[in-house]
Amino acid sequence: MLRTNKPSPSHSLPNWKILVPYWVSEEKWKAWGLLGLIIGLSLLYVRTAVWFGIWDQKFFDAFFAFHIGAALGMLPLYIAMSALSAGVYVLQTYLTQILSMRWRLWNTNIYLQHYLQNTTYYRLEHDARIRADNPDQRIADDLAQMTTLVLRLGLDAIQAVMTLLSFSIVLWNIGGALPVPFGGHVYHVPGYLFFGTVIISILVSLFMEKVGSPLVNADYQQQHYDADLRASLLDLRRDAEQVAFYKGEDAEHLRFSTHLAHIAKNWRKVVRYTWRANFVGTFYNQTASVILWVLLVPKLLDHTLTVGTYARINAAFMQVRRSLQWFMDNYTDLATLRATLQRLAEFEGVMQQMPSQGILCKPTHNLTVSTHNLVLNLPSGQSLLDVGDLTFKAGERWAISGASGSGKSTFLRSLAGLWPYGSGEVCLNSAKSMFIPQQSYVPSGSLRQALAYPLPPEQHDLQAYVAALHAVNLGNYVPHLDNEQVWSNILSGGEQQRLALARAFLVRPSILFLDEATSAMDAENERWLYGALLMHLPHCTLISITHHEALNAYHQKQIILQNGKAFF
Ligand SMILES: Nc1ncnc2c1ncn2[C@@H]1O[C@H](COP(=O)(O)OP(=O)(O)OP(=O)(O)O)[C@@H](O)[C@H]1O
Repeated sequence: MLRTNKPSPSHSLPNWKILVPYWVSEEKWKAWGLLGLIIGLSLLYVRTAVWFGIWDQKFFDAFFAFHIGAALGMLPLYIAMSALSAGVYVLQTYLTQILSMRWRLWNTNIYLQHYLQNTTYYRLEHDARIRADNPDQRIADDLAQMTTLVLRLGLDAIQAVMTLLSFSIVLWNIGGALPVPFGGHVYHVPGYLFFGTVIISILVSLFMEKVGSPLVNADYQQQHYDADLRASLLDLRRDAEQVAFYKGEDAEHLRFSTHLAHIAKNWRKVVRYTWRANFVGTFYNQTASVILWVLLVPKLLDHTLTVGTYARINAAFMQVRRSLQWFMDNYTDLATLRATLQRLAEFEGVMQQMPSQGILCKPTHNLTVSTHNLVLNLPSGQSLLDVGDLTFKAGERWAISGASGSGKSTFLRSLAGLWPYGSGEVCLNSAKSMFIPQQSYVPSGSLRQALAYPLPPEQHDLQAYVAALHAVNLGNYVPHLDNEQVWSNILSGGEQQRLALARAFLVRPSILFLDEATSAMDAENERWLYGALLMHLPHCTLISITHHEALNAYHQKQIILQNGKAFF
């Protein structure tokens, strides 16, 4: 997992562009259909609010005129309207959740495709020049947060606009005109309640943007530091045994404390900026009624304000004010969304970078593996190894040796097409090849699944699994083939290497590359395995990296890497 201490918000995609693909994808009709339905329900919900306003006016006028019978007779209508409004709200929320999940699943699949294609997941971990911290968090959390927030905020915004339109008319019509005496004349300002509300709301929103804008960056960093802590905890889980042997608890605690210190330091910023934004928002909410009372003084003086009219104006004023302050109410969520979009756009930009094209990998159909003018560099451009021209003919067995750090594994990576840094050409029939690295990968699940990896377990029959396990001296595990376990915690290092080699007996590749694939075994098992390979796969081309001279006996040819050159 790559982590950086300094998050970099730079990226190549405009942030909003990552919202587009789903809405033009093969799912677009369903997506737009659902969205249309949700917006329709939103409009209906706003409409019910208007009906409530009309009801309020009639009810309060009747009630305060002591027409109690008429007033109480209106209550069943109120209950019916409440039921309708609640039903519309629930259905709208339900459909929004469905749309949000569909969008998230679609996006996550696309991101997973991008992450897995061109071995991007590998490049992100091995090329220090490519920076995308915590891809797991971006794929698992950021995408979920993005879809939920975009839909909620977007639909809220649409509802706010509809509410604004509906209630502005009410406010304009019922509010009437403001008589302003000036220079001996009385001028009438139409819709003064409406204009008053709009001007005040806009001014408060602008102030809010000024007060709250640092929250976006603080939020971006908060997500980053949280992910770092989680990644460290995952490291501890993965390497629990090593840490336990080293008694590294204090060192681990120190590491977590460092992450916690970052979180706490940044959290203080988040709290400070949120506090400011919330203060402005709450203060305005509390004082808004006072503003209305001041605006209503002229109507009170000219005796045009009944209780019913006040109730309706008050409701309309609140609705217009709430829709105009949508931006303010959602400021902290908008800040989170902006930070999330920034992180995702940055990640998408990194995933879209094409791998370096230094070393050319030519697929072949024959069984000869060859290199031409092959030169390996480090990602920084520094030269590592000059391999030149090499040919491994079908059925030949080669041992590669050299000092630690001389470039043995990197040479195999270049043959596998995982190392693009350098120049020259590699020709390989990859469909007939198999690479077994030093660190075995034993996924959790049944032993059968682990053996078959990356193919599905049905690929081979029971007999093949039994034979493969016996061939690598793991016959005692035959009864456990279908036991689901975290096998990487149960099998010893040497057993994990034998399990990885058992895959070769199952798949029977024509070309087999071993990168110190028997290094964790005792000499007897190591010899057993090479003997078994020669017996069961006699025509297989074998290219092994090894530090053990005794294994040279199982190979016919040798390559020695020394002083940046390959000697053979
Ligand atoms: N992703 C990377 N980024 C930068 N340098 C790297 C990277 N991978 C390997 N190197 C460097 O390349 C050199 C060769 O590494 P490599 O793993 O090929 O050595 P090796 O001969 O297999 O060593 P060993 O016998 O210890 O496994 C080392 O100095 C290593 O630090």
